[in-house]
Amino acid sequence: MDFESNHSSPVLADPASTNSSRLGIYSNLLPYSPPGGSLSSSKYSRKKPGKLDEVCSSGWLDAMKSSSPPRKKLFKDGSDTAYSSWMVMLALLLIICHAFKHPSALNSFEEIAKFAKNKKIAMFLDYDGTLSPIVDDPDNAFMSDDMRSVVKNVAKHFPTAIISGRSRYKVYQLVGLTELYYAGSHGMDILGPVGKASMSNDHPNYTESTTDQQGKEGNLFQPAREFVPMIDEVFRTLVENTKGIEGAKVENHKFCVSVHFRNVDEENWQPIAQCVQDILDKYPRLRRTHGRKVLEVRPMIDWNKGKAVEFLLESLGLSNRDDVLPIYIGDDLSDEDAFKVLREGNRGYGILVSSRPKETSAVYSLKDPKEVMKFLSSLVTWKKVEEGGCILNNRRTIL
Ligand SMILES: O=P(O)(O)OC[C@H]1O[C@H](O[C@H]2O[C@H](CO)[C@@H](O)[C@H](O)[C@H]2O)[C@H](O)[C@@H](O)[C@@H]1O
Repeated sequence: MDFESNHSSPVLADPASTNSSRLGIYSNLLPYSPPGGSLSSSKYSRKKPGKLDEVCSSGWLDAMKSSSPPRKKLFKDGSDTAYSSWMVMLALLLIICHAFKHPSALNSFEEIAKFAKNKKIAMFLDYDGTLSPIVDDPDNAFMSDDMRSVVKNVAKHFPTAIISGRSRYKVYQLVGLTELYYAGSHGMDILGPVGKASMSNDHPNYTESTTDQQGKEGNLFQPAREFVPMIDEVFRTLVENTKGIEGAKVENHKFCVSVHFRNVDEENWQPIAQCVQDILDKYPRLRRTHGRKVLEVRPMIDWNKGKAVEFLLESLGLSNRDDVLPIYIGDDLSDEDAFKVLREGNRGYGILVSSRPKETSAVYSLKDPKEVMKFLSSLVTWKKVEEGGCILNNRRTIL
């Protein structure tokens, strides 16, 4: 059995998720304000830099430990039976509570279909852990051909976008479908439809009707464009500073950098955390988030996957409409921003992909990418039947 090691709360609160509510004209372009902190004295003020000890005491290492299922079981068999049974009870309770709070989207399919009837579904998908299984090497995170063909079918019936932490270019390479919209770097690099979103009005980082390297045309929005040289510098520094740490891997996503520690021995997690802390000390306009066995450094702007969903809905002409049902499927902390946007606006459904109980703002859950594939193909089948029904009804009217 497998459950989170953070006992007080199954999942750590992500600082990034706590600041997604400052909407309004241009508010999306305000710098990110750290939780509990204020930006009043200085635009980018931050607590004095932490030294090695601070990295440990500030909870970074705990966050790193809880960012994906632990390799070892948390409890021993045999000698400490009382403790073991208590842990089993606790785990069962968590699972039961989770199943009640976030029922399986597959088991609840009828309910979802009923609500979606006569509505236009807009589909938003995360990539890693949602369309592809989590693997040790990020370069080997391929989606199956079956999944690709299901996603292609989904896009035939519903406007569909992939919103990933990876660079837009990389995620397009992995998915390879021209029928979709892509947002990379946690939504900081969107190639959306040609429709206009007010969030980008007069924004210097908005380019209308552009064609990207893949020949795809659309409107490009990169709210953190001015950070590109800084991110590049940070990437090179992190590669250099982590090169002595076996298993560490640094990725450049153009608008953010990932530092992977999945393949690093636990005793070396602290030096990894320190390398990231050193970057934050040097670049006060950058902030840290974490995902599944990965620390990420990104610009301190008020923009995330939730904002990207709002942006895409607006560009598609689908925001604030009662006849639209957005669905977002994702597995990671960064997806929580999107779940929140849908939940708070009572606009649609977030579906969390997780095999274990987690605190989440999603409404439903799915266990793994295989279940995601089942859910997506059920949705396509249902839609075809619905469309078939509509055609029949129209024929009857004509007759
Ligand atoms: O938003 P996503 O599309 O889910 O991207 C989030 C991160 O995904 C990748 O890392 C994760 O998947 C890897 C491959 O399975 C795994 O090795 C790693 O431990 C996970 O964190 C990607 O490499 C990151 O850059 C993305 O930020």
